[in-house]
Formats: sequence, C-alpha cells, structure tokens
Amino acid sequence: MNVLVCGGAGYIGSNMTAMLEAAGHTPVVYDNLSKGHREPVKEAKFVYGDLSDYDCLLRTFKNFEIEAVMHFAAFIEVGESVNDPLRYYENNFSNTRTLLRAMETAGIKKFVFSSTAAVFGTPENTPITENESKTPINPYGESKLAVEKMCGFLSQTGRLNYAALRYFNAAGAGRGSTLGEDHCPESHLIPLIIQAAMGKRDDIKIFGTDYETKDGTCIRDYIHVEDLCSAHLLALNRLDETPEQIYNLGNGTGYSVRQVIDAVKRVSGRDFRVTETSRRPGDPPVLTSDSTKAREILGWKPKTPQLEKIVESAWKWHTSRPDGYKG
Ligand SMILES: NC(=O)c1ccc[n+]([C@@H]2O[C@H](COP(=O)([O-])OP(=O)(O)OC[C@H]3O[C@@H](n4cnc5c(N)ncnc54)[C@H](O)[C@@H]3O)[C@@H](O)[C@H]2O)c1
Ligand SMILES: O=c1ccn([C@@H]2O[C@H](COP(=O)(O)OP(=O)(O)O[C@H]3O[C@H](CO)[C@H](O)[C@H](O)[C@H]3O)[C@@H](O)[C@H]2O)c(=O)[nH]1
Repeated sequence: MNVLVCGGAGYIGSNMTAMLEAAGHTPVVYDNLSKGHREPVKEAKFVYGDLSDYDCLLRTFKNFEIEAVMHFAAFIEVGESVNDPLRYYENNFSNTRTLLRAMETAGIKKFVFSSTAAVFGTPENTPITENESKTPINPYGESKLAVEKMCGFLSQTGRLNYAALRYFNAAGAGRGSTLGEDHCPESHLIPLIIQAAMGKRDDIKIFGTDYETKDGTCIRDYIHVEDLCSAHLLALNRLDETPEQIYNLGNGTGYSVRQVIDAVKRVSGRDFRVTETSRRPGDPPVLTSDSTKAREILGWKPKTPQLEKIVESAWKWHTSRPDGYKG
C-alpha cells in the first residue's frame, strides 16, 4: 500500500516509516520539519508540506497514489497546551480537519490516528479500558478527543474507515536503536533521566513525591515505540473489515518515576543527582493501560514489554548520538 505518513519525520512517525518499508509498503513522509528531522527518513519518499495546506495534500495524494494515511503530526507538549490552547486546537484539531477534508475529496478512506491516554484525564479506574470516561484535563488531550469524535461521525457516513490508537508513554528507540527520541525541548521522563546519566544535565527532577502511590511518585505505562508501530500495521490491515477501531496501547504494567530512575541507573551503570520537587500541574497519579482489546482483536503482542529493555534501547540511542540527529 502507498501510505502517507503525516509527521513521519518525528519520533514515532520515523519508526513507523521504517516498519512500513520493512513490511513491503511504500511510505511517503509528509512533514513540515517544525519538530521532526530529515535524517531518520532520508531514504524515504518525502514531501515538505504543512498539514494546513489543502492543495499540497491533494497534490501529494495524486502524485504518490496514496491509499491510506497514518497521522502522527501534532504538537505534543501538555504544559504548552495549557498556556496556549489555540495553538493545539489549530494544529491538532483544525489541521486534522483539513487533512480529513482532503482525504474525502480524494476518496481516500483509510486513516490511522495517533491518539493518547490524555483523553482520559484523571481516570477513576486503572488499568484503563477503552470504555473509561473521557474527560481530558488539558487542551492537548481535548484536541485529540475532538479528532476521535470527528472521525467517529465521519465514519458513520461511510466516507472514513479509521483506527484511533491511544498511546500510553512511548519510549525506547527502534531499528536497532538507531531511530530514537530527539525532541526540542525534551520533556519526556526517560530521555531526561538519560541526559542526567550522561552528564548533560545537573540532575533529574522528580515532579511530586506526595502522590497516593506506592512510593509517592507518578506511575506510567511505558511502551516500546516499535510495539506501538506494530499495532498500527495490524490496525491498517483490518480497516476494510472494521471501519471503526479504537484501542488503548500499553503494556499494562505501571512504573513509578523512582523505578524508572533506578532502571536508568542499572542500565547505564552511572549515578546522578535526583532532586525532589513539587508536582507538575496536570499530571494524573496513575495511567496504565488495559490493552486486552488490542491483543484479542488485532492479535497485538508487544515484543519488548520489559522496562529495562526499553531503557536499554533508549540508552544505546542517546549514547551513540549524544547530540541527536544534529550530531
Ligand atoms: N510521544 C509520546 O509519548 C506520545 C504519547 C501519546 C500520543 N502521542 C502522539 O503521537 C504522535 C507523534 O508523537 P511524537 O512523539 O513522534 O512527536 P514528534 O514531535 O516527534 O513528531 C511530530 C511530527 O509532526 C510534524 N508536524 C507537526 N505539525 C505539523 C504540521 N502542521 N504539518 C506537518 N508536519 C507537522 C513535526 O515536524 C514532527 O516531525 C503525536 O500525534 C502525539 O500526540 C505521542
Ligand atoms: O523531568 C521530569 C519529567 C517527567 N516527570 C514525570 O514522569 C512522568 C512521565 O512524564 P512524561 O512527560 O514523560 O510523560 P506524560 O505521562 O506526561 O505524557 C505522555 O503521555 C501523555 C498521555 O497522558 C501524552 O500523550 C504525552 O504526549 C506523553 O508524552 C510524569 O509523572 C511526570 O511528572 C518527572 O518527574 N520529571
């Protein structure tokens, strides 16, 4: 299949591009490089374009005979979304509406969308099933939920077959640890701890030690980036028979911030300063996924569920490219 990968130059999209190629598909990366990098997808077909550019999208669909779209392009900073909600509604919601309109015009029905655990806000029950109530607590989560709903309504018209995949905490590096995380600014826990272990920052700050969890720090469900990508392939293959698919994607095991720090210490063999600070606004205490649905319906089975292995792949990536893709 010829698959347009919107946001394909980013962290998860570049891993998806590599996996699509390996599976015999033809990915076409569509990215404005506002956050992503050309290098990890330098071998792939590439269109430098913005999601808001309807004409460019239509031209791209035609030129590359696109049959399906995987959509990773978005802004991803929860804190930034609180300070500048419109930026998130514009890029994550309005620009996705433009993309869907262009797909509708071109008659392309297959769509796989990057959603997030942030649609659940602070859940009442964990692990979280797909049916948990959706009450996002920040504009980032709300912008993603709005897209999910838009897809739902569109699919009822018969003009869209879609999968919304709600990732929990994407982590690790793919393709033999050569495709890793290089966000600027970096806000994700594992790369920040690794930077502390590498001496690139003075310390790692724990945001909150007074949560009602086993050690007082937040608990998250870390999922290897390649395991996320494999779920996309499985969902893509089912779009003809199942026009509406929604899955939570995680390993189901929660690790506290302290446990992740300990894992990085073990994997790296290095010690570094850990500073306890106050809570980061908008952080739910526990987010873990019940991914039974993806396992049963898609036959999805994560290959790298162990936190230590996930951290190991990230450590290899960061130490082999200390300056990221620029280095
Ligand atoms: N990283 C995580 O833990 C996580 C968790 C849940 C959901 N997600 C979702 O997964 C997707 C990918 O996340 P990521 O970590 O790879 O982010 P990323 O920032 O590395 O990648 C996003 C890519 O989209 C591109 N982009 C952004 N706006 C664009 C626009 N208007 N036009 C064209 N290209 C544009 C950027 O240049 C970048 O290459 C996002 O939609 C994010 O919300 C990520
Ligand atoms: O320097 C840091 C950075 C993070 N944390 C803590 O580590 C945990 C994980 O934080 P991340 O920023 O790595 O990830 P989030 O769980 O906040 O966010 C992730 O999951 C969200 C869904 O809830 C969104 O999808 C988002 O894009 C994705 O990165 C949180 O408890 C956070 O408070 C720290 O203690 N110190």
